[in-house]
Amino acid sequence: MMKIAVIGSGSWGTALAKVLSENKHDTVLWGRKQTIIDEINQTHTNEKYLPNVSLPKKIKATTSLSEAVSKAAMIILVVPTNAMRQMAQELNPLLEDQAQAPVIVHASKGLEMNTQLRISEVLTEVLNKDNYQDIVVLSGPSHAEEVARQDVTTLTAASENLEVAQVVQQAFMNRYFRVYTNTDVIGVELGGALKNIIAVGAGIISGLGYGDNAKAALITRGLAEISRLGTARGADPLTFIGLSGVGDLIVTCTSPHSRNFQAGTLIAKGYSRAEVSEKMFMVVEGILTVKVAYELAKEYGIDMPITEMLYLALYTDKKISVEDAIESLMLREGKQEESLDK
Ligand SMILES: NC(=O)C1=CN([C@@H]2O[C@H](COP(=O)(O)OP(=O)(O)OC[C@H]3O[C@@H](n4cnc5c(N)ncnc54)[C@H](O)[C@@H]3O)[C@@H](O)[C@H]2O)C=CC1
Ligand SMILES: O=C(CO)COP(=O)(O)O
Repeated sequence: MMKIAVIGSGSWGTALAKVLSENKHDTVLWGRKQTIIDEINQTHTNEKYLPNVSLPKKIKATTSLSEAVSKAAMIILVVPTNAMRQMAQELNPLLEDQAQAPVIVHASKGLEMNTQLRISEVLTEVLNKDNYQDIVVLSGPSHAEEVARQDVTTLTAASENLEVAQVVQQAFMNRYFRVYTNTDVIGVELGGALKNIIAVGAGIISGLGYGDNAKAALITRGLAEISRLGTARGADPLTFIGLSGVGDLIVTCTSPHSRNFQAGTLIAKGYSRAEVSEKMFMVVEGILTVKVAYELAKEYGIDMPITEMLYLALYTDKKISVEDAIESLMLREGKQEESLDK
C-alpha cells in the first residue's frame, strides 16, 4: 500500500480517489475549492460533483498541493485538459524535494488548445524528467457515477514503460475495477480525446429525434475518422478497437451520464457554444477538442467530415444548421469503406 495523491476533486478525481482508498492506499485528494474540500473531510461526500455517494472516511482532502504530493509514490492528475499545463507548472518545483521519484498518471481526455499537444506531451514539456519515474495514461469507458457505485468497469493504463503501467494497474485493480496495460500512449490518449467530439454529435442526433441507425452510423464512421487521425499521428490502429477507442466511444455516445452527450442535446435545442458551456457546470472536453482536431485534420490532410461539420456549426458564423450539416454528410461524394490493405 502506498501514498497516492489525486489532483482534481471533480467527479472523476473523486471517483478515482474512492477506488484507491477502497484498495487501502493512503489517498489524498487535492482540490482548489475550500468548501468542497471541507465537505469531503467532514461529511465524506462531494454532492456537487458526485451526488448521492458516500466516500471512504480515510480519504484526506486538502487545498495544499505540497501537502497532497509530499511523499506520494503516485500522483494522479485529473483536472480539465486546459488546466493541465498550469497544474504541472505548480507541481514541478514540489517534485524536487521528494525522496523517491513518483509515478505520474493522468486520467483526463483532451488535446491542449493552441499547442494541439496530447496531455502526456504537455506534462513531459513542463515536468523535470529527473523528478518523476514515468508518465502513465489511465483511460477507458468509465463514467464516474458508475465507478462510484462499484459497477463493473474496465480501463487501460498506458505507458511506454510497461513496468510502470503495471504498477498503476496493480494500484487500481479490484473486483469491480479491472485495468489492462498498453504501451501505445498516442493511441490511448487520442482515442480518449477524440471520442468526446463524436459523443457531442451523438447528443445532437438524439436531441433531434434521430433513431438507432443514425447513432450506429455516427459511432462507426466516427471511429473511422478517429483512427485516420490517430494513425497519422503515430498510433497503432488496433488500439482504436480496444477499451480506450471503441469502448469509450460506445459508452460516451450512449450514456446519459456523458457530459459531452448532454451538451449535444443542448446544441440540438439551439443553444450556442457559449450558452452550452455556461449551462453545463462540469467540463465538456469535446467542445474544445473539436477545434483542435479540425485544425490537425487540415494540417495532416485527413478527411474528418463529422468533426468538420461540428466545427463549422460551433465555431464559424457560417450559420450551418445541424439538419443541413447532416444532409451535407449524407449527400457528399460516395466513398469506399476502409479495409486493412489500404
Ligand atoms: N467524469 C467522468 O466520468 C470522467 C471524466 N474524465 C476526464 O477527466 C477530466 C476531469 O473531468 P471531471 O472530473 O469529470 O470534471 P468535473 O467538471 O467534474 O471537475 C473538474 C474539476 O477540475 C477543477 N478545475 C477546473 N479548472 C481548474 C484549474 N484551472 N485548475 C485546477 N482545477 C481546476 C474543478 O474545480 C473541478 O474540481 C476530463 O478531462 C474528463 O474528460 C475521464 C473519465 C471519466
Ligand atoms: O470519458 C468519459 C467516460 O469514459 C466521460 O465522458 P463525459 O466527459 O462525456 O462525461
